[in-house]
Amino acid sequence: MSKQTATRKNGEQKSNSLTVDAETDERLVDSWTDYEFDGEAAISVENLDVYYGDDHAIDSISMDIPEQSVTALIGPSGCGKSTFLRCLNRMNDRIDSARVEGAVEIDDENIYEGDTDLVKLRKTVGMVFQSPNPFPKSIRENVSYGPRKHGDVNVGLLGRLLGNDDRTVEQEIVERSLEQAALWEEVSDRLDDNALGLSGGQQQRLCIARCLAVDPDVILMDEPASALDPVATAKIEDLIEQLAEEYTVVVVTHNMQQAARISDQTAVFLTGGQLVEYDETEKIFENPESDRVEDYVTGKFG
Ligand SMILES: Nc1ncnc2c1ncn2[C@@H]1O[C@H](COP(=O)(O)OP(=O)(O)OP(=O)(O)O)[C@@H](O)[C@H]1O
Repeated sequence: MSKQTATRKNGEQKSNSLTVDAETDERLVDSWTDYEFDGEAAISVENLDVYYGDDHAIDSISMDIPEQSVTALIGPSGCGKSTFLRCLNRMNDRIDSARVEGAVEIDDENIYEGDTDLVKLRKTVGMVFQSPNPFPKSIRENVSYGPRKHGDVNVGLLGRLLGNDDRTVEQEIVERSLEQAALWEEVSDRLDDNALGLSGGQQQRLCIARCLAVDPDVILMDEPASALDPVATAKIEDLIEQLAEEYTVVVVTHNMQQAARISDQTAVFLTGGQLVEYDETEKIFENPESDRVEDYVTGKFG
């Protein structure tokens, strides 16, 4: 057995053990491989466990997620990728049977401690889901929904009553968000049309615009392109890479080529909710430490 020692952002030394099975010669990373990177961690996860009733879905995961980059979470069906992603903005709170232990630090605060403001948390850490889910309202209202809800924009009767009808501010936010989501040119002349009239790919970019409108730091994406055709998928992939210049993006994907194309680092989850390896994407796909990861990324199982 050989030992590798890594240092996490908080200076704590972690020892990751690589075991070689004497009989099969298989290389196994027992727990997780730490990943050292330049820059700051946007999210720091420490000893995270998730249970659904008695089922242990996430098994003591620790990892730092670098800011302004794309982190891909990959692994076979049911290994806990979505569960882990939902922990990052406490979406699992909505599932009665889910119990979360451990810490997720964002802006130096453990979001599972004290009186975390969930509305504020989900503004800072936005989420885009697998199937586009725009509201059955106009394109403009979809984008301005969040800023209105958070009181950043007062329009209509409320705005007039408060003496500040922010139509111009609303228009600026709508335009900026749609531009960032690479949708502005396609919809600028029909902002008051119903969003449900858009194509699936356009609807997904609208959902990304809706998320960007409240000015998040982190964007979580759960299989954001799996319901889309190849052309729409390519647009979402380009967009994800652009967004990472400004935001921290964490994306769950079943598509390994997609992870290889768009991410800076990749975390591989395997059955039992374990993080088996986490490293630069190139390293994971070309020279992983663990044989199980090699088998998975080369398609031998999964
Ligand atoms: N709401 C829930 N209630 C009970 N068990 C759940 C719930 N959501 C997920 N699980 C269980 O937790 C485990 C991890 O599921 P999760 O959906 O996080 O995996 P995944 O890797 O994202 O899977 P997939 O790739 O198929 O979406 C599975 O055993 C699943 O059955």
